[in-house]
Amino acid sequence: MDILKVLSRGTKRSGSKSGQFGGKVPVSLPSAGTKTNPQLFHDEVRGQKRKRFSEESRPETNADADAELPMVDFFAPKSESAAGNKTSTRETERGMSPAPSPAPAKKMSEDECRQLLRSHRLKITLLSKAERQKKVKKAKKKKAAVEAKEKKEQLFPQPLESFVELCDTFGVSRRVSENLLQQGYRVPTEVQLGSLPLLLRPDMALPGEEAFESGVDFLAVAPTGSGKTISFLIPAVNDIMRRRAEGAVRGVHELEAVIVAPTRELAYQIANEGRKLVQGTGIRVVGMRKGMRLAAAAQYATSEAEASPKDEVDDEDAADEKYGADEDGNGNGNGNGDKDEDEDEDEDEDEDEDEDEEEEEEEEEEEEEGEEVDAKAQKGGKGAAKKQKTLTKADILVTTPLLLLNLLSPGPSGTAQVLPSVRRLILDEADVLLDPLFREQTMGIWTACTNADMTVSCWSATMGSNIESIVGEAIQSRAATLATTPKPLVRLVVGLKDTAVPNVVHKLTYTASEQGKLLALRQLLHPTASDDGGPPLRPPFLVFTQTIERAMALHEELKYDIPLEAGGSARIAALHSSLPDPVRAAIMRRFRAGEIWILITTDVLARGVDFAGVNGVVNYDVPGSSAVYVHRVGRTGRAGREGGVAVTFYTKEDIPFVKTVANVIAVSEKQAGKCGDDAGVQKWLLDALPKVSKNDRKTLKEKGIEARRSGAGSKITSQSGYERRKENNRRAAIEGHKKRRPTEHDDDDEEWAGLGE
Ligand SMILES: Nc1ncnc2c1ncn2[C@@H]1O[C@H](COP(=O)(O)OP(=O)(O)OP(=O)(O)O)[C@@H](O)[C@H]1O
Repeated sequence: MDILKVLSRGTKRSGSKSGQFGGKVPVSLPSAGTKTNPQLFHDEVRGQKRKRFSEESRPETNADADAELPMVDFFAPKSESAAGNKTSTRETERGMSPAPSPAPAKKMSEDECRQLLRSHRLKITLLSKAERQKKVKKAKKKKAAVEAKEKKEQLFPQPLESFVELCDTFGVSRRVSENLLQQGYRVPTEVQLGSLPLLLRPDMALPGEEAFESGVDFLAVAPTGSGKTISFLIPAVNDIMRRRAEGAVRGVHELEAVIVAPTRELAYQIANEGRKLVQGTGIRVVGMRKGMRLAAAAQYATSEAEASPKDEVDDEDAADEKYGADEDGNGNGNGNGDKDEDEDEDEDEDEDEDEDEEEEEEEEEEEEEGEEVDAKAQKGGKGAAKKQKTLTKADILVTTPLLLLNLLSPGPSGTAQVLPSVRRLILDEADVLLDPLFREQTMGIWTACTNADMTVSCWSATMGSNIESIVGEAIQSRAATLATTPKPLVRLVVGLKDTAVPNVVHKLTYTASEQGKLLALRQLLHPTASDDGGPPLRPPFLVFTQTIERAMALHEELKYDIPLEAGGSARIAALHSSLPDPVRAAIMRRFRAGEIWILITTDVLARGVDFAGVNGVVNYDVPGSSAVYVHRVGRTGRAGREGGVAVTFYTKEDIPFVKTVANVIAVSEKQAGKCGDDAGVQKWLLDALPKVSKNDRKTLKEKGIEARRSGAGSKITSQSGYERRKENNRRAAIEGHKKRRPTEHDDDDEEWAGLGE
């Protein structure tokens, strides 16, 4: 389906300008199915363009890697991709996928590692090490302690040059490697290249360094959309499989990893990614839900009466999982942990192809069941009571902080629950999880993970030095409490810390007033509006506002702008945290499926959420901090895709704060090598904008722009705009009726001139 053609159908021709896009989506748009290379940095090494693979290390499956990368088509019918996926699954299961070469991986010298890591702009630093910490302890308050603490050592571990090495060198199961290939991953992104060897086999990544052998605590700061999710999922999955193979896992499912994310949408997305990765391994990845009780937590911490073997083990949690899986709308169609566990892989080979379809149908039923259960739980009815009694078994749990903390908090017996089997705690969007807003909750979970061998890893595209200190201190105090030696704390930074992705075009637009913003947005949505407005913005795109009220008002204002022929008000939606969960889930599903083209939202969707084909982001309201800017605009340009556009409107009220955003844009453009006319922020503007004081930055972060919080200035006029358009449309209809000739009635090729009056 050509979205622009649909958008344009039955609307007026706009003369020569309409030819600008020729009814075709330029291939460089993220949603146009552009071939991408997920790596962002390919610097030259010693005067030569860096080779992506040496001949020996070139994986068989990587032949013409770029050419084989999957076409990203945001609007591709779901069933097609699902079917394609399933066929390849079967091929793989029948052994048609190439077996990984048994040849041992070529070890690179430290100098080669250094060069390769540098060419990808990877910096890996040891922030602390057990011996050093001992030294610090001994030296106590002495100056030497401060020096020892501050001295940071750079590391050059073996990088992961290709995914084949996962299996060959780092002992990742063949099944997991195949699952990765099936998702179209061919070339590791920078964060994967730098983190996976260290997290999977620190002894091999840094041979001869004893301190690293029992694992590392890890901080990763890597650009938005750079593939952090599988960087933390693969080691978690691999650990479980290794321990199972060693017979170290006690039950069928023992909770071994907890992944914490700040929003439900992100938690479900991660759970879905996890399920794709563990397909066929018997590992169970569960998205935490309200009212869910964990087998692991209950076993260890509730009284006998509360967690007796008579407790019903959750038969419905597959439905919970499905609910999460389908919410994602990716149609992965394979997330049933129970199924994976019960099925023998060999049996799969004999199964009828049709079963895939049946599975899909079953999943749909399960999803409904899940929603029903959810609805019952919300109403607190009988269903909720039943739900409360069931125990969910999981190997990997993905949760928001509060959901898990509620489960762990002391019950009527007054016993706080703990999670003694958890060996990996993963904080995605760690900077926000450790921000005062969530810190207490996150720390509550951290403290509840009492396994002395546990490692923690923190991931984000932005991480201030205060977060590093918090993590360092938490690791130290936990080690003191458990009387263990802390693991080395290693930090990986990809590119320049806290910058926006270099493959997005940024634009800062002065609109003077609130009214100006609305006009500017309408002009942007207009398919021919690129004369002076920079790159055009094509659906699908996200619009961010400061508050829920503003998101709702803007939605009201814009929803009649899309002509009925193009889908009308169904094409535009608002998503924010005051909507009920099922509504949020439905909107996400429809946006991912390409049914919604313009999604107005708050910062609830600013972080982590992965929409592969989003063409642009509009900051209708200036973001509250540079970090929020980085995350919001990072919803486009995912996995190295070119063509994403980020537009930020600012009014006279925003001027005292806008330099924060302008600086991020300038650094990001510098990183991308853009300057002069190519730059979205001209130097004169940067110089002219007032410096933002520390206090102003704090106020902005905590409260947003004052004028938009309350009062008349905070309103986006909805009624007047609607009335105005209604009147205009009425007049235009009368005029049109008078002039129209009979032949004009069926002219399907007329093009819509875009949103507007
Ligand atoms: N090696 C790879 N090759 C191609 N695509 C990849 C690769 N790794 C991840 N991706 C894809 O890149 C997209 C972004 O990945 P992911 O959501 O993990 O990014 P992220 O770094 O967590 O971003 P954010 O900071 O916004 O949370 C996903 O669609 C994922 O499928």
